[in-house]
Amino acid sequence: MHLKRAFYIGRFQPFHKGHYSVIKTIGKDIDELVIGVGSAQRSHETPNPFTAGERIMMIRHSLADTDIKHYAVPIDDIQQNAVWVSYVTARTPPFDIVYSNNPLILELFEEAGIETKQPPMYHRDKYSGTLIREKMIAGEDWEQFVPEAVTEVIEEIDGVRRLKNVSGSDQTF
Ligand SMILES: Nc1ncnc2c1ncn2[C@@H]1O[C@H](COP(=O)(O)OP(=O)(O)OP(=O)(O)O)[C@@H](O)[C@H]1O
Ligand SMILES: NC(=O)c1ccc[n+]([C@@H]2O[C@H](COP(=O)(O)O)[C@@H](O)[C@H]2O)c1
Repeated sequence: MHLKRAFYIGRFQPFHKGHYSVIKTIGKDIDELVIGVGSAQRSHETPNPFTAGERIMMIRHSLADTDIKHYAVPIDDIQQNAVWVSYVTARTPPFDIVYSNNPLILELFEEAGIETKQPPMYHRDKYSGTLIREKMIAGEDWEQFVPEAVTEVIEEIDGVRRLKNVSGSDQTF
């Protein structure tokens, strides 16, 4: 039996309700999902505060209330876009289709002859990693934009304090 497996990649800094909603939609069309945790080597910096391992925890705990079978695979960045698809496929379970809205990712997989699809955006004005990190730094409410499981992981790792520290703004606002 051939299971239909899809690939979806993001930095997930942090994993938010936009990602959760897209994954639920993709989950209706496929049997298993391979989730690439991109820029895996990056952490402890303003645009990328969380480690790959912490992001994998966010994904696993958030998807626990779905029936989507998934593999979260850390993917470091490399210098050569031209060989990136081979680099990814050498590190992931085999997949038949790629879901992304990132033009570079769509281009690279299409050139490699792999089917791509663009999932619908889910309230992009509200659900974006950049906005959520800005709210964390500013001491504003960010919890409403992420699954409850992500709030728990970020509390466990004292993630907001880390982000404020590395962004150089651990001041009282
Ligand atoms: N609200 C959303 N609805 C649907 N897809 C989204 C949403 N936010 C992000 N995505 C998609 O999820 C994938 C992973 O994105 P990523 O983890 O970089 O999130 P992001 O919110 O765009 O983060 P950042 O603002 O830090 O760049 C991308 O293809 C992106 O287009
Ligand atoms: N050459 C490369 O290493 C390469 C190419 C394309 C995408 N990526 C990564 O894929 C991820 C894509 O996520 P976004 O869609 O959120 O940009 C990022 O982590 C990005 O760095 C890496």
